[in-house]
Amino acid sequence: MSDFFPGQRWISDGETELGLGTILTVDARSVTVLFTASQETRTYSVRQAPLTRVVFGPGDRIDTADGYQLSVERVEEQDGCVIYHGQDTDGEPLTIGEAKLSDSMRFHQAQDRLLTGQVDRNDWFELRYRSLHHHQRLARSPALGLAGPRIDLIAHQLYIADEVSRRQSPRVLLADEVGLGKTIEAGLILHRLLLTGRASRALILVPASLTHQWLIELLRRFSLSVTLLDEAQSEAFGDDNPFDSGQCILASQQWLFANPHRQRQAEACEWDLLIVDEAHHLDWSPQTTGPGYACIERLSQRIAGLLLLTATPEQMGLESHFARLRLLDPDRYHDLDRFRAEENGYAAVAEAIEALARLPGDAADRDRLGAVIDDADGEALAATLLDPESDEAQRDSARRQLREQLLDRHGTGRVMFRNSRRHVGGFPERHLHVSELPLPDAYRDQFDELRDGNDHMAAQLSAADLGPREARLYPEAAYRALDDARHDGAGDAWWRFDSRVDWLIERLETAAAAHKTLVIVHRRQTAVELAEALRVRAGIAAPVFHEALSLVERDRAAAAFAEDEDGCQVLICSEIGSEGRNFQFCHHLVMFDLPWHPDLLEQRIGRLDRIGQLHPIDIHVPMLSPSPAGVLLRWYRDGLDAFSAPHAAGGDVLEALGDALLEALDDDSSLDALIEETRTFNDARLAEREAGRNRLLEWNACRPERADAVISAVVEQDNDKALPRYVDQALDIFGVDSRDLGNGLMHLAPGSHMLDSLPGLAQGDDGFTATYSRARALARDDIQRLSWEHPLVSALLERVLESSLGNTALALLRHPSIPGGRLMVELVFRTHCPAPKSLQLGRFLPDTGIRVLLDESGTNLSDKVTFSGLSRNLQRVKKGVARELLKSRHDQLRALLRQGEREAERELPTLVENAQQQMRDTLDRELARLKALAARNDAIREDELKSLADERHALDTAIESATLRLDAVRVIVTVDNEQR
Ligand SMILES: Nc1ncnc2c1ncn2[C@@H]1O[C@H](COP(=O)(O)OP(=O)(O)OP(=O)(O)O)[C@@H](O)[C@H]1O
Repeated sequence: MSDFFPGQRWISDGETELGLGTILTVDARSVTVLFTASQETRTYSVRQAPLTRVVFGPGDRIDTADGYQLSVERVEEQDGCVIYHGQDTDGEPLTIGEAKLSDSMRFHQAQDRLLTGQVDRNDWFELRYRSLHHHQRLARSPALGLAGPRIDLIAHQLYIADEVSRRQSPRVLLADEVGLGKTIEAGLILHRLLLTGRASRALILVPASLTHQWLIELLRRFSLSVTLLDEAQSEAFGDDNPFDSGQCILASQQWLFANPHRQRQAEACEWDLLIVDEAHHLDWSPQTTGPGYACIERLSQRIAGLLLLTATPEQMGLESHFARLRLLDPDRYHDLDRFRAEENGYAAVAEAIEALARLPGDAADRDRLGAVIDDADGEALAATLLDPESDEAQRDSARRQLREQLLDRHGTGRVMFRNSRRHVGGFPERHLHVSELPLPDAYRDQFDELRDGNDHMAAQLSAADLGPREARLYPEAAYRALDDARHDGAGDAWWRFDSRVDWLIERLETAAAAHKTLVIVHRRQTAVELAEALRVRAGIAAPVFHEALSLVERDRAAAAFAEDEDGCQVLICSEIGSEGRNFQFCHHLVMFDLPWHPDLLEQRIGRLDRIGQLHPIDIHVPMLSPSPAGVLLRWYRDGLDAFSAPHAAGGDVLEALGDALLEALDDDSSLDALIEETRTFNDARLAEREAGRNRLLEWNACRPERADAVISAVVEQDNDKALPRYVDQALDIFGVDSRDLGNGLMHLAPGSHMLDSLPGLAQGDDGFTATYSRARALARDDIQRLSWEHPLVSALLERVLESSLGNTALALLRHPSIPGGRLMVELVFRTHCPAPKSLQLGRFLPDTGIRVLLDESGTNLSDKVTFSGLSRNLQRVKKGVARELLKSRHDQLRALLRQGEREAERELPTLVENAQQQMRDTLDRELARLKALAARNDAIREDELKSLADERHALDTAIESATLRLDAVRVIVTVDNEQR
């Protein structure tokens, strides 16, 4: 006789997405089912209907068609159908017939799926269990967000990224010397904030010349796809706000700063982080505010996180440095004079820190320390350090803590990070080659007239935007301007007689100079004309790179230069156009002229002298002699020693002696004295800085112990053997084809039965080549590096954990010592703790699995039989057989599920307590540190303290509310050895 009765509820085994079906009619041969939610009707043979009866039991919660939820207490059968008795969510009694169950009820939860006979493959269940395990392990890793990017593990960068991204809404100045990796640091910070949910939207503003470089670095190194916005694209959005078109928006500063309408649109959006590259260009003085500065100031008042990047924070002097700090924290940096005065106190702190290594012992060192310690905490540590009873371990610990405290509490260390080449080490040597060249007559006459104070000429030059300094240092520009004024530009082009052009052509044509050469020229027009000169006079194709080119033109020029084989031998760049660009694949730099500011000189060399440079840098200066530029060259070389390495005090020296230097351009009779004075001033200023601020900055910019800890955590993940195992299994299950290419490489491509499209692997894509090796991925841009943070791997983890994939399974266990016909259940419970993503609860209580293994009698075997041990001995069962087995053991399974829940619940309080303890330890420590800091160091913002305290409270409440849910269940049936 048929089991079917009209009105009963069943689900389709093969098409669960149809929802809950109702039997419409039954006869001797066929049964017809209506799936109301999907408006489908199906007729099946009674004998082979792929249907499973849906019957709930006491304790189950079910949705009714009227939108109630019923908690079942009793089940009654009437005329082949079921009536459920129980309570609604308000505790009111409720009774419904099964016909009144919600049609769209879905069976995603493990228990529902199991009891309705939906079982997945065993390997899916295993993948799910492993996904949960790895997810919870990784969420707590100190490497989280820093392990995935394709970068070399460089200590100072990882330290900064770790330190900054831990903070509530970080606001810092990344001011490492040129080419030490500020972009990488900003990328790491952004990557970690996005991955951990601390940030979800970022606005990145960079000079137009760097937009593409940023786009590519973020994609290649960090797998972050950002939206590059310009005016043409913005217009396509019509009235909609184009800044809402992506999670991370990258845009050119020049475009935004010139466009008040777009600025208002940017301000109207919600952002968590603002990144501003080459931030020294933002003009500010107590009297005036430039448009770029004003734009960033308005944005920075609305956006909690702010990263300003500049290699030359003091390029425009201390005042301009102050201007950037003021953007980061206007409350702290509101008084320029006070800021100046503070700097004087840094030497005493630096001395005290150095004294720590020598203590205890010397009375003078004790005094040095005593002079800067002014709280009970510090005094207690100092007492331990000085106590003759203390052992070496205690002293070391006190020393370390005191050092941390002092560094934390004094100076700009919290808001500014500046690493120097000297400190980081490993950079190539620099060699200066000066070629003295004859001064053309036309220039000689010009210089003479300038020196004689020809007013008419000065007026003509000034009309062409050439001040006295520019007219002397860039004679070709002055010549062009005067020629325009005199002959309407009909005279000879300057490059026909300028001996620097002859020199350059000869250099480029000689075999010895067959390597790539970067030529930097101060003025844009000169750069363009120099390229023309090379083409016309020598047939040399030299792409030009300057600020007025379109993005595409600029990138085309840089790409032509970068290409290995067919690329151009030379690239001509203007000063501003080349700033921030990566040209470390070349090691010959020609300075066609010289910039006035030492920071610009360093910026030029920094194009080549960057991380990744493998050769000594050859700096060539073709020098017209005699000329004002020759004076400047001597001043740079003999006074500042500016070509051999960066010297932080160059800006200060120029500020003090700039007027004298300007005079010397015309009359070098006192140049020797000026050079001497420059040296003395420079040495004194450097010594002063070394004694104070620079040392504090340096120590603050990288704390090796912390950096080492982060690097170890990253390396541990790099070497994690579980990753390839997990990825292999997941790719196989998701239907991705993986082909071993040898040499640690593999090619991944969408398989014909791929379950779902995955990042980089949509159906029809060619796929990509990947490796687990950091070194291999760094050596080749075209290979992706698989890590736990790679978008594909993250997507695999997420897809498994956010779907029902593998949350039920049934397997057979054949074991000589276990009799057949017994039932076991392996239950995996998962903590559930709703909290905003930005709280980053996962640091303390990520979704955590609790595994419970019960035998038929309810005995807990979890500790005796491990997951892997059991998995190894299990065998598959056909789905149909599994379903029948489950049907026949419904009641027993229900009882075991409840028992399992009780067992898991017993473990929850310990889990919660541990998580709370860990959270309190971490946040209380941080809070105490911030409070202590705030008492002395105004760099700690009031809102930072408050938001940390709020965060602690919110985390405490969230962890407290943790509950458990059944995430997955596997039924295991034992079979006798001879049974099949
Ligand atoms: N950890 C790293 N691994 C691999 N490459 C790196 C790393 N750090 C920096 N680089 C490379 O070194 C070069 C300089 O780095 P980056 O552009 O971040 O420096 P920067 O300090 O921003 O430079 P600038 O002062 O010119 O703006 C880039 O080509 C970058 O890709």
